[in-house]
Parts: sequence; structure tokens; C-alpha cells
Amino acid sequence: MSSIAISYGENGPVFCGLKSDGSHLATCYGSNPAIIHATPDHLHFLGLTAGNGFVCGLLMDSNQPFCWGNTEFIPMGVSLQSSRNSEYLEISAGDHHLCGLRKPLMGNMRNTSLVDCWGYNMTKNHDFDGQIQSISAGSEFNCGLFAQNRSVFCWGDQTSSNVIGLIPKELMFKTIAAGGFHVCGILEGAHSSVVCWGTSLDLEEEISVSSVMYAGQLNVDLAPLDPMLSVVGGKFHACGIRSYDRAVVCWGYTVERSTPPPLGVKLYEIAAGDYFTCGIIAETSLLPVCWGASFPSALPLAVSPGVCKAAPCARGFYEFNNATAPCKSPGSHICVPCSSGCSSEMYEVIECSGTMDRQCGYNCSSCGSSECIKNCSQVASGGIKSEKFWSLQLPIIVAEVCFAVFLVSAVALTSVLYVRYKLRNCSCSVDSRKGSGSSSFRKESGKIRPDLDELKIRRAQKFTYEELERATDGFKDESLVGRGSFSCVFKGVLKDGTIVAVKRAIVSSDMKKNSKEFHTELDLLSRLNHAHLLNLLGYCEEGGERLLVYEFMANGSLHQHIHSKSKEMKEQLDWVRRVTIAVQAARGIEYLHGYACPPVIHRDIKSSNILIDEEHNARVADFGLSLLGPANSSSPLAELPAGTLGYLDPEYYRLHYLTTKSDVYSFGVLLLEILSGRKAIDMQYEEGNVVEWAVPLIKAGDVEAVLDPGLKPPSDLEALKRIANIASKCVRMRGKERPSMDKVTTALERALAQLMGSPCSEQPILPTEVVLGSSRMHKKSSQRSGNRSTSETDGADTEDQRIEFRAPSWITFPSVASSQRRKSSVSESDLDAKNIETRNVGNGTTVGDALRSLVEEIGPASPQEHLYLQHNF
Ligand SMILES: Nc1ncnc2c1ncn2[C@@H]1O[C@H](COP(=O)(O)OP(=O)(O)OP(=O)(O)O)[C@@H](O)[C@H]1O
Repeated sequence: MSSIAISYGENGPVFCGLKSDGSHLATCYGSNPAIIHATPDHLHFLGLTAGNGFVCGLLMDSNQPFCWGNTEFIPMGVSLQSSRNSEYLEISAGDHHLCGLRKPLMGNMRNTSLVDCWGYNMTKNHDFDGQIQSISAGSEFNCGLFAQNRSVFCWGDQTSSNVIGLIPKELMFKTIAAGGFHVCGILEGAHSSVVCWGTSLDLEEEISVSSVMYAGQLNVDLAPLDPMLSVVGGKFHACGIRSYDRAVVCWGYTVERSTPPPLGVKLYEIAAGDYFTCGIIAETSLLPVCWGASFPSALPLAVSPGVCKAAPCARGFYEFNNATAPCKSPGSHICVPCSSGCSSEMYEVIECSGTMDRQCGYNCSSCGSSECIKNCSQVASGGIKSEKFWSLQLPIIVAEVCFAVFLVSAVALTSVLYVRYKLRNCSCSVDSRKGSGSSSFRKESGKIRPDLDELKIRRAQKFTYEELERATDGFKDESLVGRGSFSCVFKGVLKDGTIVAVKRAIVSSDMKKNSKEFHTELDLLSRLNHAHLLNLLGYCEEGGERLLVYEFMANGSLHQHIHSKSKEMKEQLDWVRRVTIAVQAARGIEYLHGYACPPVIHRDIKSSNILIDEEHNARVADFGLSLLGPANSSSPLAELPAGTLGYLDPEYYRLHYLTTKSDVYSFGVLLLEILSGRKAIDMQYEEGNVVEWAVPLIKAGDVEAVLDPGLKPPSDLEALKRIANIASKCVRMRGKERPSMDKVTTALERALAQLMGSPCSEQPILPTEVVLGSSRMHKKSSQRSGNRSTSETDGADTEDQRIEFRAPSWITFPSVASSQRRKSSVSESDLDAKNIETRNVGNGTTVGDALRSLVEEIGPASPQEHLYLQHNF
């Protein structure tokens, strides 16, 4: 708990801090509207902490936690307490949980500490023997520091980190900070050095304390030897404030394109998000600076450099100047740890006094650094810089400028060569785009991102804001049909009578992100064309307004149907309709992966992005997060994770290893949702995650237990069993073991045919083929397919090449013949996966063997891959 906290996650990072005016009110800055808009403006907090998509503060008046934001796992907007008198000393948040350390107990119980936790897999009240001084939460675990023997203990899930197994039992700590998958602590004693344990992405092995202590600094990614005042943990990195100069030092994994920690800046307080860190500058402005990935480097809000406490400052701390950041409650102060020691060319001028930090001065007789020379020459010449100083500085400045120019040219050249290399096999022929055919497109062959203006002209119509305002009746609440994280969707009627859906970006503080998602969606939808992708009709970009105009989908989203509280609405989609929608959505995604050029990775496949038209046909929507993949779809992109919790591919989440198989994972979750009627994550069930709940049941052959109790089961369960098997293959941990989308589609088509042929479906639904707005009804019989073997539980794996099974023709796939699709699916990952399974199970393979075979299969492991393998095998 600190005066600042950072929330992270797929809805964007947010920095929150206590205001610098001593009011104890919270102020936040960032791009997650659910946090920004819900920040309480009347509650006073003692300190803050934050996790994935939420922020919590410890209320000043009741000493209870109060959280806001958008996590389903912790109650939001209410004060949390475990029993009537639970008052907390400190709180700390992990990814999806929060723990609170209760105030010390009295009497007989004074040697017991109570810790209450809320959240995903964590809700529990703990009694620990011994007095705990402070707690710190990591991704899925927590640690406590005992007040008396200064030892650390941890509890929770250590699968990905081994933080419990590696606890350094013999060491004593002043303070500890848990990060995503590791813990760092400052050791007791004069030197205040840091040791860390757990797992970091940059390390090929777990960081055990012994290697830090006894083998020395063998690995540059380990904590520096410098003494530290404080330390914080990010997902795979940690940062500390150095004792002698308050400079920040970071170690661990650095995401590509990260900004480095600021140089020559003194900091008071630091807090870490997942891949970035912020600190408060030790100046009167008290403005935060941030470094790392995906967050601005300077934030426009002044925050308090510490928490106001009623007790006087302890030894080793000094009282922060009250004029700059006054504490409103009388007698309370902000206590800042005093710096200690001075660098080699400095000596202590004033010691830490309780009201002032210790001061160091340069020893001008032994200057080595330019800082020292500058300082001493200023003192000597009354502020006029000496010749000696310039003769030393000038070559350094010239060298720095030359190096910067060289670096920029090298990066630019490498980028150009890389893009050309990636595009060498990819030619986007004119024929692959229905209806384009213009010579301008031909000119663009091989170009990844044609000019937006040309795309707009090609397909999407430009609307004025007034036109869309008129169409939606002034964006009235009555026209609102849905709301997403970054947009509201309105029903509208254009001048010519066309009914449309108008998606209006919520005006958020992060215009850049909004604008990026808007352009991604506009760009992609302008180049894609498939019966089961939502058609873009037009757009409007005026001032701060960003609007996209789509075909209106009269039946809303799949999510609205399968999770509806109304029985009638739920039953509108019976089993045949549900599976039909799954097939159609699979076809849309298959098109993105296999036939769009370059391939497109959707990154946000979920039930609210599968829309349903008047005739109950599915369309895949929402391309705001989509990315153009590499021409060779098997090579991964390194991208920071984005998407929706519960649907997010674990391989991508952990390793930033993005391929089309990430969409396959999300689609697998969608299939489980369709089968079970349960949300991807639903905390009303003990096993809240649909994958973790359903897959073991499916593997045990108990598919019936998984089926949505709100729908009458079909008389023949074979088709649904087949779908359940496909789903469990799609959600395999390793992308390579998941089937490709074309296999999934083929297997689902078979299952659908089987379902429609079963006696329970008296009147099979005949979905409409929708090709560019035209609707044709095809009433092909499905008996042929209904007689197929029901023992075939896995269509994707046991695909029979001899039978040329044609999917019912009403299932649209205008541009690809099924034989073409099948050709591409014969030798891929399912067969590999099967082999691997046989190898592992049949031969009693050890973990080491499994690791080796995986390494052989995917080539030498990068640090990220290595970590992934460690985490999962
Ligand atoms: N073309 C459309 N026709 C009818 N309803 C639509 C249309 N597009 C979106 N909606 C409705 O609006 C809702 C919000 O859509 P939007 O794409 O903005 O967000 P989302 O995908 O649900 O959530 P998020 O933005 O968090 O991913 C959808 O769930 C759907 O119910």
C-alpha cells in the first residue's frame, strides 16, 4: 500500500495517487474508463493499491478497503469487511484479488495475525501465528513479513513462480514487494541490499536467493548490489530507489519499445504496473514520471509523496515538508525514508535529522565524474563554467549526438528490411477481394497497409456527424442498443431508410487509443469481405468524434441470447441454431486466418462480438484490437496482450506470443460457452472459469454435465459430444497443439449435420446464405450427413479423406471450396498433437523429456518460451 498505485490489464493502464493537497482524496489518470469514471471524489484514503482492471483504497474513517473499476472478482463500490469490526492496517492487490492485513490483535490473540482476502481463487480468512508487519500481493499469491524475526512467508498459487518453494528462510528483511511472478526484499542491516526470488522472463532459471547471494552478479538481470530505500515489483521486472541518490534502478524483463528509467532524477515513491513503473519526482511539483511500455512518460497530476500517518516519524525517516504536501488531519505527517551513504566522490554534509534528509556534498579534491566537475567548477568560479569543464563535456556531447544519429538510422534501416522480408511471400491478389477489382488495389500488391483514404473511397461511405446524429435521433438513450468498453452502439435510420448500427467511441482521456482502435477497425473492415463478418457501411471522423456505421444486426449479440435471464430469449437459440452460429462464426474466423492477405488475427473473439441478424445468421464483429499477422501465419508476433479476460490465450498472455492459434483458443472458450450457457468467467460458480470447469468433465466423458441446463438436450448427444471435444482441443495450453480454424470449421460442420439429422430436430433450421447483402435460401437435405458414424468423436482428428463430405450448401463460404480447405488441414497440428499425446502418455515420458521434445519441435527457446515451458510443464 502506498500513496500511488497502478492498475493494468486489457482495458488500459491507470495511475492513481492521493492528491498532493493532503486531502487524502484519490485522483487517477489513464485509459480505463471504468476506473477513471468511478474514482470516488468524496472518500478519504490512507493508501492505495491496484490490480488488473481495478484500484482499491483503505478508507480513512473505517479502515476498510473500498475498490472501484471493472473486475468481477472483488465487490466494487462498497467497503469490504470480513466481520463487523474488521479494521485493516494495510491492503495489497494481486492480479484479480485483494488481501487486507487486520490491525494487530490484543490480549491472548496478540501473537496471531488475521489476513482476509477477496477475489479469484483467494476469498478466505487466514489466521497466521506471529505478528505480521506488512503484506504484499503478487499475481496469484501473497507474502507477509513477520515483525519479530523479519522472515518472509508466502501463500497462494505458486505454479508459475515457485515463490513459496524458494523463500530464503535464513534471511531477515526490512521490507518486501511482490511482483507478478517474483518477490524482492530489502535485507536488514546497514547495506540494505536487495534479493529477489521467483521467476523472471529474462532468466532461464528460477531466481533463487542462493545464486544471488553466493554466486554474485552472474546475471545482469538480477537485482543490483546498490543499497535501496524501497522496491516495487512489476509483472516480470522490479525497480528500486537507490539509497544514496534516490535514483531509480530497474532489473528483470523489459518489453520491446520500453522507455528506460529516467536518469538523474530523484524519486520519493514508486509503484509498478505490469510492464511499466511510475515514480514521484522529488521536487515541489510532485508530478509523476513513468517509464516502461504503453504509458505516457509524464502525467499531469500532482500526488502526495507518501501516506499521512498520525505517529511521529521513526528513526531513519524524515518528515516531508508540510508546506508542499500538507496533511490535513492535525498531528499527522508524511514520513519519507532518509537517504543513506554518499557516492564515492561525496561526503555527508548534513545527517538525517527527522525534519530533513541527509545531504551529501562533492569532495572537489577527488572529482572523477562530470557532475562533480560541473558542481565544483560552479562553486569555484561563482557559477561561470570553467574551460576545463567544457573541454571534458564537449567530446561527450558530440559522441552522444553521433551515437543517437547512428542508432536512429540503424533502427530505420532494420525496420525497412524486416518489412520487405516479411512481405516477400505475400501477394494480395485482386481476386481475393470481392468487388474491388480496381487498378489502384493492384498497384498496392504486397503493401501491408494501403492508404486509409483509398480504402475509405473503395468501400466505406463518409458520413457527416449531423447525418448520424439525425439518424440516431440525437444519440438518444432510446436508440442505444449496446455498450462496449470504449464505445456505445446506437440503432439509426439513414435518409434512404437503411437501418444501421452506429458505434460511437466514448470520449476518453486516451484519445490515441480510441483513435487507434477506430482506424484499425476502419482499415480492416474496408479490406475484408465475408458473409460472416460484420459489414462496415461508413464512418465519420470529425473533431474528437469517431463513429463507425455498420449493418444493423436485429438479434443483437450471441452473449445477449445465451446469458439472457429471460427463458424465452434463451430458447430462441436452440441447439441447432447455436451450433449453426458456431459454424458461421468459425467460417468468418477461418476466412480471417486463411484467406485474408496478410492474415488477420482478431484478438477479441467472444460471445458479445458474435452478432446475429434477423435470420439468426452470425457475423463476427469488433475489429478494434485486430492485427495483421505475418504472411507466414505460423510465425508469432510479439505483442502485448490485449483481449478479454476468460477468452485470452494463456500462451499469448504470458509470452506475448501471438499467432492465429490465439483466436482458436478464444473460439474454444466461445464453444464451451455455447454448450454450457456459462460465461467465460462466472464467479457465481465455485469453478468460475469455464475452461477449468468444463474440460476435465469433457475429458472424463461426462459431456452431459456440461450442457446448458436451460435447453432441452437433444435425443442424440453425439453431435454435442463431438463439439465438446473440438472445444477442449481448441483450449489446449500450447498453440501448436490446437487445431487450425479450417479443421475446427470442418469438424463443426459435421457435428451440425449430425445434429440436424437426429430425430429431435423435427424442423431443421435452414440458415440463410448471406453474400453481400443478398439472401438466398438453400433447402439442401442433411440426411446424408446425419447417418455418419456417431462413434467419431473428433472430426478434426479423424477426418476421413475418402468421403468427400460437403457441408450443407447453406453454410456460406463463397471464396473457398471445402476440398481446398481440407487440403490445408491434412498434415497439421492435430496429427502432431496426437503424436505428442501418445508420446507423453504411452512412453511414460518425464517432464525433462517433454521439455526437450517441445524445444525440438519449436526450435531453440527464447527466454519467453523458456519461461512458458517452465510454467506449464
Ligand atoms: N451492428 C450491430 N447491430 C446491433 N447491435 C450491435 C451492433 N454492433 C454492436 N452491437 C451491440 O452493442 C454491443 C457493444 O458492442 P461493442 O462492439 O461496442 O462492444 P463489445 O464487443 O460488446 O465490448 P468490448 O468493447 O468491451 O469488447 C454489442 O455487444 C452488441 O450487443
